[in-house]
Amino acid sequence: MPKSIMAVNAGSSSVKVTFYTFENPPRTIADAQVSGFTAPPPTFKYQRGDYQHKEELENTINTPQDAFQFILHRCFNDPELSEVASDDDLSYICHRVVHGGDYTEALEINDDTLHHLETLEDLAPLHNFSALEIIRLCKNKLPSVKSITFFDSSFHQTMPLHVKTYPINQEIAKQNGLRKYGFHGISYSFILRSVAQYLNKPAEKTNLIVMHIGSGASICAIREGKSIDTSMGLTPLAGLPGATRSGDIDPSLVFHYTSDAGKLSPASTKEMHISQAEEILNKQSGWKALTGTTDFSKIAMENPPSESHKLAFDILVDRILGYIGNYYVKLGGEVDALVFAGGIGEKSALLRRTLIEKTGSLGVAIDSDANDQGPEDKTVKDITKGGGKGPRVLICQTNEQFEMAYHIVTTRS
Ligand SMILES: Nc1ncnc2c1ncn2[C@@H]1O[C@H](COP(=O)(O)OP(=O)(O)O)[C@@H](O)[C@H]1O
Ligand SMILES: CC(=O)OP(=O)(O)O
Ligand SMILES: [Mg+2]
Repeated sequence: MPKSIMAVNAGSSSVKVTFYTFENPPRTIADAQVSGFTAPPPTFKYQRGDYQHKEELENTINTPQDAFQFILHRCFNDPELSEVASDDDLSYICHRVVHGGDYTEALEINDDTLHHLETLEDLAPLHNFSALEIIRLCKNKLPSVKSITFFDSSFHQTMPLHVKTYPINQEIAKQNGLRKYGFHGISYSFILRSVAQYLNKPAEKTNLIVMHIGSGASICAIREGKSIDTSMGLTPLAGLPGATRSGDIDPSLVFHYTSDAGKLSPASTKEMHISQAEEILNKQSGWKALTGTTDFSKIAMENPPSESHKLAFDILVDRILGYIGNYYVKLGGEVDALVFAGGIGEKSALLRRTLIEKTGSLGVAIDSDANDQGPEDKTVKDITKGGGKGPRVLICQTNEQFEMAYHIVTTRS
């Protein structure tokens, strides 16, 4: 029996770890996640077969690397999970790394590649630092298992030069790798394959506007199976606002915010160099700054608890609409589907309804009951109102861990 695969997805508010069988398609053996670092106490959820467990964790777990260690310990010591009890049972570890610079494909970790990834750390300090900490941890604790990194940015390598380029001094831009990279690409790749399959079209002929709305949120325009634009940029800060991120602002705001904005933040360490401005715009902004909560289910309500909650909701809706309009035009109106994904995109019927009501001019409409029911247990759920002439409206339950494991079983068996 081939050994199992462990897929690790370190996001900004959660760490998700799934164990899979080595077969095509990979089958889930167990799924564990710690979520809510930004709204402590964090929650641990664990599922194996029919067994489900949920508990609140102590506040001692507040980084992705702590959460990963906790999950690994719990899974390896679960007597009912005999398939994965030690490194002997694993063939590969897949790691989601948000920023992969110019890498177009997954990469096997060795001393050289790890070193190169360390040089990219400053381009996404808040994401890559934790992911690399987890990779280093696996190298130490599970040295016999191959680690493969998958990059959020790889999917967007197909963006045209004029989309990737910032209009600044090109010598400095090239020297420092200053361009649009885009993120959530592992998720977009899963969504593209799943939606194309659902639509019964080859991926290379599929045009989509996909919204990955979670605690980090982005949108992607896909033409003939390729990313032609996305809302995040050099770092995952650009574009839409998120749980703790401002999204797009006038860059000059940084110089007027506080006189200390350019100094190193207290969170800086020997390995991670982060300025106060980066810390403020990445970790102390977004709906947390507007409402005090990072839990979007407390914001996306018919009767929100305060004007600030309503404002946070309206801002997100406004910014998403701007991108839908932008990408609809860039795709020449030839859009097979608008797709909702990510924690919020999948769970908030109110956000979907509000957005689709405001996009009526594109000929899109949704079935209210289907929208309220949410994705149920389907990977792709169609919520289009019958008879519409515009693009379909779909919910896709994205799965970055599956996407990585799928890549392993289809390329390395
Ligand atoms: N029922 C719900 N309605 C609206 N938002 C929700 C709901 N349940 C969870 N969320 C939000 O989903 C987000 C997490 O999304 P997810 O994509 O899993 O995050 P991450 O960015 O960590 O990968 C959190 O901001 C959470 O508040
Ligand atoms: C790129 C990014 O923002 O990822 P996440 O939403 O998982 O934090
Ligand atoms: Mg995520």
